[in-house]
Amino acid sequence: MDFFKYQGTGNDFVVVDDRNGTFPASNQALVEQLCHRRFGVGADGLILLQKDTDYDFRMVYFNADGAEGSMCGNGGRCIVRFAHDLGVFDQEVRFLAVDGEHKAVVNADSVSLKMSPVSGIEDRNGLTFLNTGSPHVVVFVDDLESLDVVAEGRAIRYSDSFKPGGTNVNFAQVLDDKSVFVRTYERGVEDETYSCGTGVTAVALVAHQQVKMVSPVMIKTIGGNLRVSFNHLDNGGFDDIYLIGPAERVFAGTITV
Ligand SMILES: N[C@H](CCC[C@H](N)C(=O)O)C(=O)O
Repeated sequence: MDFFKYQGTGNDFVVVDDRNGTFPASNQALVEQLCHRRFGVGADGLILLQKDTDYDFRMVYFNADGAEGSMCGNGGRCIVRFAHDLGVFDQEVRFLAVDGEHKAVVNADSVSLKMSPVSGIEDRNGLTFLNTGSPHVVVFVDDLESLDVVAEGRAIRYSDSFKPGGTNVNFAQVLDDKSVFVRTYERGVEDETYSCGTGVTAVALVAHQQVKMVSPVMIKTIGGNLRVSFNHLDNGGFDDIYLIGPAERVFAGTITV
């Protein structure tokens, strides 16, 4: 089976053209093995590009643990770049993911992905929580460099407030009046990743609400820079949310299964 490796700000994915629908998607052990960094290709997740009758394509996303995940923002940008590389569309595309319709625009060095509208930001037992296609907690800290993201993130991810599904956990430090540094503990990878697209989207919206940052918010992650623009609605929700940044092919190969 042919596969490709893509990365978006260091969030990396095994990507498969499954337009013929033959990938064994219910084989969780296979997906987990392909994502394993010692026994497999190595990735934070695996994405299938499938056919859809009403859209240009359909995105099916699995976390590194092999289970189908909720929406993945960086993965969305990568699958858009992949579809563009395959010649599925020219510049603008409309596709279906687990959280519904997405539109995207491709440029030479960036992919702009329209995210699902967000209904609001809630306080859950003292923690700021919102769903940007995936569930996210956002915690602002003063010294992100030295924070133990895995230990602190894991404690929140498995805490009673977020059972049974759990949550992704983002730690953010304000850098100046328009930029934030973000580190994320990702559910389903069960580790810190270099960047999380739905996570930095969540941070930008919370930064607007809590720190009065205006759109677009510039985000620094370990794997590079992203930009999030949005429109704040009177009812506390957000729409016209765009996640913008690089997404590129790293290599192509063949898996023997
Ligand atoms: N890395 C992804 C998030 C994956 C979400 C996953 N960890 C889950 O909660 O199922 C992103 O760029 O948005």
